[in-house]
Amino acid sequence: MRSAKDFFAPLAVGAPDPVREVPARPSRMIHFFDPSNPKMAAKVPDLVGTVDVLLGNLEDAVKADNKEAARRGLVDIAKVTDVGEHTQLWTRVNALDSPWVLDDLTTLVTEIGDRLDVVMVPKVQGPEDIHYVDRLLAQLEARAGLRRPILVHAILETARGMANVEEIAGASPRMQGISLGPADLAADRRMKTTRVGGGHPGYLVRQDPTDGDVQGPRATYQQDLWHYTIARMVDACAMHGILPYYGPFGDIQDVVACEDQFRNAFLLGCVGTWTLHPVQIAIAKKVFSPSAHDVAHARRVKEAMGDGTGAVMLDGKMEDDASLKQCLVILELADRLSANDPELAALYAPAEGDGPA
Ligand SMILES: CC(=O)SCCNC(=O)CCNC(=O)[C@H](O)C(C)(C)COP(=O)(O)OP(=O)(O)OC[C@H]1O[C@@H](n2cnc3c(N)ncnc32)[C@H](O)[C@@H]1OP(=O)(O)O
Ligand SMILES: O=CC(=O)O
Ligand SMILES: [Mg+2]
Repeated sequence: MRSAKDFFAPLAVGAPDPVREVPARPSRMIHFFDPSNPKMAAKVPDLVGTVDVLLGNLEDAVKADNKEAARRGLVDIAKVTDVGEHTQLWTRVNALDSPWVLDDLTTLVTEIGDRLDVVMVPKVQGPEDIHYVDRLLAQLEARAGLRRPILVHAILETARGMANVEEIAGASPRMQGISLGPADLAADRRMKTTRVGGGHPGYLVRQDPTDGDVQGPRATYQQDLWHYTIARMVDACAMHGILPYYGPFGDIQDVVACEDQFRNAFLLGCVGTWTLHPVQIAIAKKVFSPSAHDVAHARRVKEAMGDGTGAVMLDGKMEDDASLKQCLVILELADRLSANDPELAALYAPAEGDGPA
């Protein structure tokens, strides 16, 4: 076991000091692209500034024959693209047991380490996987002379990873966040779904029969397959001061259910989601930015609560320290998003009579 005193020391001589807090930058949508796909790669410059995170994906969804082209493509894109202040550049490397990951990490850190904010690691099984990546990144950063550490994001997509999620979240000061990987997780758990995220019509509860008539009409209510998993992931992340994310929603055409799935995750505490196709970007932006109504309400509660203690009635509801704290979460998010986005700043601006911001 490492001593707590060692936790913030670099893991290699000459590597940058670990961060103490996850940088507070918006990451509502982590937009995936395949750097070996010329059409997608051509869209990257236009996506800069419209997404919070651009992620060059090297893992699943990139054909085995294209793994090296994807790695090389990402290096080329990172070298020529100015992602500006408001878009981060991330990558998803291949799994730690794959034949590609060592070259992924070595090449990317050496050639574009100064441009990469976060490395997403798939199929993380436990803290030992994070420790391995942590040390390797430190060695590569030292050799490349990097001045700031590259952060690590784990995908929760195995039953063992799920069982170890708290230890994964706290495994290193490099940990930036965790995403749900519903497709691989479903396979690993031997769930009987055949989809990439979202619900299933067979996972439901049925209304009790009326007067014992089991053949009569009864309403059914589809249930959320991912509730337990997301909630546990959110708790693990909150406990360790890192950020939770929903992952992929594979039914690109079903923008309605996509929005619902994203919103469930947002309400449970996630800060963002993956976007796999351009059509999902606006959905993620809408869902993971608080509504003007919620911001205005939060501001009214803050105003009504004065010094933040005690209890008051507002619109027939009791507000106290705890509801104020929830409102402050919304206001802090709105402030952070407004700083980068004049449209949101205007949307959230206090209306006449709203009280101070
Ligand atoms: C379980 C997991 O691991 S999920 C994560 C891994 N999966 C991914 O990363 C998937 C990424 N997305 C994709 O591969 C694609 O969006 C697909 C395969 C889902 C759909 O692709 P297409 O059939 O080409 O979609 P469509 O025809 O609607 O695309 C419209 C345009 O948007 C482009 N486009 C599609 N997806 C993206 C994207 N993620 N980023 C940028 N551009 C994109 C297409 O190249 C096409 O360009 P064109 O107008 O120049 O022809
Ligand atoms: O990688 C993501 C998943 O759902 O699997
Ligand atoms: Mg996966």
